[in-house]
Amino acid sequence: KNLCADKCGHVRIEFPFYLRNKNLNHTTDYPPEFGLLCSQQNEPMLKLPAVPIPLFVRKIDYKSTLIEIYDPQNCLADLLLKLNNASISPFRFVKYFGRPPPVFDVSFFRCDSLSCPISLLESHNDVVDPRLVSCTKLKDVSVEWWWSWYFQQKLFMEWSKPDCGYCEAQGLKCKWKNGTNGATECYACRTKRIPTSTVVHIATGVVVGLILLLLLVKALFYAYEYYEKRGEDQTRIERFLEDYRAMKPTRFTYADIKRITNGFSEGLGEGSHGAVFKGMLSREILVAVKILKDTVGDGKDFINEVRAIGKIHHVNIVRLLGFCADEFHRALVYDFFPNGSLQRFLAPPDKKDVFLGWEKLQQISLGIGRGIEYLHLGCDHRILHFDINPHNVLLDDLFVPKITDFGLAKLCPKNQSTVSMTAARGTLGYIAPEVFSRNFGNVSYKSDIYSYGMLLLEMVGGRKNTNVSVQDSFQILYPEWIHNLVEGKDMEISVEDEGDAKIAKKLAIVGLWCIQWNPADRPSMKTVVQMLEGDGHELVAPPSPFHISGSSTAKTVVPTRRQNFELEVIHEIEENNVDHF
Ligand SMILES: Nc1ncnc2c1ncn2[C@@H]1O[C@H](COP(=O)(O)OP(=O)(O)OP(=O)(O)O)[C@@H](O)[C@H]1O
Repeated sequence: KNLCADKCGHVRIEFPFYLRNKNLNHTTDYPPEFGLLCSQQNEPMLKLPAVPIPLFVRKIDYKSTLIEIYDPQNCLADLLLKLNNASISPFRFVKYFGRPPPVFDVSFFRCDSLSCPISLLESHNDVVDPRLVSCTKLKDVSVEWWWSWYFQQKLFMEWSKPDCGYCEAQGLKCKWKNGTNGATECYACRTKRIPTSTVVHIATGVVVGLILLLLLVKALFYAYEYYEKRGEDQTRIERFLEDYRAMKPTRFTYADIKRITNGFSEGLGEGSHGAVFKGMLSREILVAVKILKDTVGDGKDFINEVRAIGKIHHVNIVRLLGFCADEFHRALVYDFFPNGSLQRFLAPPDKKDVFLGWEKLQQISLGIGRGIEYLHLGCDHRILHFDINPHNVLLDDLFVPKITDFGLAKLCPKNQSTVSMTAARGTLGYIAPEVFSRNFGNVSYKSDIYSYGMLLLEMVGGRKNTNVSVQDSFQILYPEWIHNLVEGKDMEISVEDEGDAKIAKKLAIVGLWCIQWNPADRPSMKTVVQMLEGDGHELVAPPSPFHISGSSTAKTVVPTRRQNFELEVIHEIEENNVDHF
């Protein structure tokens, strides 16, 4: 803090000036005429004994010992009129080029029409200002300040005692010199200094305080992060548990099923086993609920389905999330698949809006193949599906296939490859001949291979084998044209891209092998998957769909194509069959 100067507004106030209203108890140190008042608007005012009004000070130049006076109403002439030759001692108007100012005769006018009603003019000025025509002359006076006023329109006053200009010129302050009467001396003003040790203490305190504050903020931040993360973890765990609960097949009451399907409000379709509805299990799990017809299957469908897929998890097999067996109500709850069944997408390549593209078809066939391979070999029991067809392959949002509808499935120990069958099961057009035959005997997992083969050929041909009668089923389903395609003869489908043509041919060859009349000639699903995974170069088409492997020991009757035939018993042979691929 500068103890040697004060301030009022922008004006620095120091010796010989001082502020009267600061209650200084050492006013005797200052000449009384230099006392200034600081107005409420922070304007310094000089109150001289002989002048009836306060003089507003705009500037004090300590070096030149000058003060500039102004009128707050912007009417300096009025101020001069009021001064009216009064003594402004100890000040005087500034000298005229180093000499005492000359005296001028001037006249004051009152002009009520002007914003500053008092005007001033040198008396012997011949040229009358036209603005003063309607003014009344107030008085003529002789003044010393006229020249400064005239040239600068400002009023300067100077003082000579006490003489401090020389101190200011040296950058020093000024004060009375002790023991003299009116002499001054210069001194260096010392601002009140805080001892260095205190400064060091304060600085250390501030730094330590800041560090502590920083550490505290950091600790609070970590604590906040920690608790927020724990909260998130907890939410994650809760959500997982909620979903996990939903992952294990849950037994639902019929009321649950109604709630899940929102009162069976959104139907997805109807199959031979019952209607399917869309539902919601948890906030994130959409489901499809199949309500089984109570008349169908003596509850066997239900048992089959729950037993077959209740515990298995595979990316290509639909997940059973729950079931309902409440009195006579039976329902099965699955994951919901927005793209519906593969049946929707069976179309020739020229049907651009439905056709999925050969790459995708290849992925889908591979996915279905892997799903069936898992059913045949990957579970505790061998699961024979017996109803592989495009209705029973659902597609998720990324077109990953999911095998569904295990109502006709059969379970058998892994070391047993055939099951006895007392009734034909499956969907017309996809049923293997040995299953279709009237003389039902033992059938094996190879019947799934047959259905899968038909599905593959259907995918290649983009045809739908539905709604065929028993009568003409084989005529329609015998894929002569596929065979021609493979042989390079009659191309009923056009595949432009070479890579696509390769895929189409590969799928067709694999399909043809799968629908071999003799189950022993059909590849296992493991081989099918390998064939599909390869680039298809080495694949050779079977001579005809009814080709019989030389290695087969089965006595097989080969029916003539297009013949309305009755199938004879086909005895399943064991696994020592040779893969031809
Ligand atoms: N999980 C699911 N997600 C989405 N849609 C489904 C689901 N399950 C079935 N659907 C749809 O519901 C309809 C009926 O399915 P369902 O499996 O009962 O009959 P289907 O397979 O068409 O015939 P069938 O039962 O006679 O073989 C089908 O159109 C199918 O697309």
